[in-house]
Amino acid sequence: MTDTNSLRPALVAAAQQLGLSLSDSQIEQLLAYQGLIQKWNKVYNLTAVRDPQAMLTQHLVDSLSLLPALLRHAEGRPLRLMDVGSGGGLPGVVVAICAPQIDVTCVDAVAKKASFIKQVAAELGLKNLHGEHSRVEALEVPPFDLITSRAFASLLDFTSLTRQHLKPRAESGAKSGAIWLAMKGQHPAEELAALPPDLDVFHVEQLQVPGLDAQRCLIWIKPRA
Ligand SMILES: C[S@@+](CC[C@H](N)C(=O)[O-])C[C@H]1O[C@@H](n2cnc3c(N)ncnc32)[C@H](O)[C@@H]1O
Repeated sequence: MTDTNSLRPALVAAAQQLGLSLSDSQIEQLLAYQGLIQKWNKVYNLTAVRDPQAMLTQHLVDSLSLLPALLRHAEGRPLRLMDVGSGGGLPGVVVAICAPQIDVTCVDAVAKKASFIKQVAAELGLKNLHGEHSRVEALEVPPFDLITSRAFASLLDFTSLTRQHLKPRAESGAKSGAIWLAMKGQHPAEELAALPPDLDVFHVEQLQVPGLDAQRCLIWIKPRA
């Protein structure tokens, strides 16, 4: 596996800044995951970012910034999460490593990317990580408590393409019912305005990504009761 040891201090510092208490083995798994991305990037076409330090900040730490909100929401419950348009597994693989009680399914329309997720799950021994090759709108799987996306589509496409995959409120383990969580850059005012009235954007949360001088936010959405 590609050596990512030199990235450890920056990763540990970023996790601390985010208030995450990750175990040594979770740090090892995150570094091993980045090692797999670096090793297989050319074969699987996972990211245009090649520099390891930039990859750590722009992909792994950026995805890690979702974790405090996600853990707060999960409150230790064993939830099922779909990460749609997951590509090389961002943020899905990072969630699977850092929140073992969350069962993560990464969905991508490109076969090679879903194969990479399966390979990561096998190599890192992540039983709570699954890869599905499908366009999300054609996928047939049991519904989820949470659906995430990062750099996938407009909020309208994200919610309309995945709506059938949200658990009905009565079946969801979460107090608020099943929800969408979209990772976005700048506050997406136009995309928010385009959402239909039967969706409730109940929180827009600013995210701080350690080492990244860029705007990030998290959009929390649920169907209106
Ligand atoms: C820009 S990439 C983002 C990948 C990853 N989430 C990230 O942040 O690096 C968008 C991904 O969405 C996938 N995709 C696009 N339309 C899709 C669909 N309808 N169903 C599933 N995946 C889709 C593409 O194959 C691509 O891998």
